[in-house]
Amino acid sequence: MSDTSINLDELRQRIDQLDSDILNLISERASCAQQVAHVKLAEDKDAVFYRPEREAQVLRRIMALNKGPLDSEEMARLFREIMSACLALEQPVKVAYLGPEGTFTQQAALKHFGESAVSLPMAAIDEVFREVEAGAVHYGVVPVENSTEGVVNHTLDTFMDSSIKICGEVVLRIHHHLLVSETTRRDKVSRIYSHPQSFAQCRKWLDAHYPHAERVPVSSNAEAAKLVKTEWHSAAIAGDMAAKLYGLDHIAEKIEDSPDNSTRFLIIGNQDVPMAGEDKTSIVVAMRNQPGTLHALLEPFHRHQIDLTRLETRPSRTGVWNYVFFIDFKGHRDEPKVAAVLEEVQLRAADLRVLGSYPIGVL
Ligand SMILES: C=C(O[C@@H]1C=C(C(=O)O)C=C[C@H]1O)C(=O)O
Repeated sequence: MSDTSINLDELRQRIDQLDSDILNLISERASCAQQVAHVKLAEDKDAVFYRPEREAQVLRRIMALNKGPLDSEEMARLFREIMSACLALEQPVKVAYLGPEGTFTQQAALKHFGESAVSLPMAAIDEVFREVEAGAVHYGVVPVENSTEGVVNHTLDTFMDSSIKICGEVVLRIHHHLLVSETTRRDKVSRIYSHPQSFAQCRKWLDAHYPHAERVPVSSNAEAAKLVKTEWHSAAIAGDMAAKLYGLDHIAEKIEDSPDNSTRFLIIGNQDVPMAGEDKTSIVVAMRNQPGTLHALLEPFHRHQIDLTRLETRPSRTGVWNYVFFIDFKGHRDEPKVAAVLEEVQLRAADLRVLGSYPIGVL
């Protein structure tokens, strides 16, 4: 036997031993999570098992401790799945998302909750809100803004009529591919299906490569992928999940115009989330139509040195107020300086609602 084969055998023995150790440690961790469930139930029979702030802390700690060679994001993804499986032993988390199956929103839901979550597709954003409000699911996942295309107005508008809270956020890199079925005549593609947002995100690429193909907007990327199965001259723009779900081939990969194209999704629920350490707060504020309104609203944030991460204006639908502002900023409502700002804004506003304080997305 050569030296390399001795080394290989030794290394494999070592890996087997390590795998046994990892197995035992994961099992021990899972037993701990089961015990946590008993403690939670003893304290409150309607206890919420999933703890967004604790999960964020676990992941951040792992990333800080990691010394490589795996990179910290990769390591956090592994721990994400371990936690997801442990939580499923306590109580599988049920999540409604903007469907159908195979959309980026489903991918975001699984990225945030892990593969052991039970994910349920809904036909519309309002339905996701309704399912969560009715308690039929623990959480919902809805898109809120895209780095290329801007805000998802419908999601913001739905918050105005709902008492739902924001419990978390997740950011997903969005890669679009041009997809065809095995029966498609690749040289004869004359029609391309996709969601209007995806068309907008791939506009330059399409103008350069398929200037004459008809662009047909449909309700989701997954719907586009499904349609392609039945038409020999059509292609779809969609992501990896839809490609896998409908068994489509890639003609061209990553065709989005902006290389850092990403979408931010919100995790919505009925829970107030305690501080995790690195948090964000989202509020919706209605102001009276007076000169200097925007300055009056933003001045307290500036004075208390609170970092604004987003400001959106939406028309008020009640007619009583003229402006409704959605504001995201760094910090948790339980922090004294955030509480002070909220109090001041409350005095200046016609109405203020805190949509939630929640951990800044880790993965
Ligand atoms: C174990 C707990 O319950 C759940 C599982 C977690 C885990 O596996 O680490 C973390 C938070 C909760 O979502 C806990 O609250 O500590």
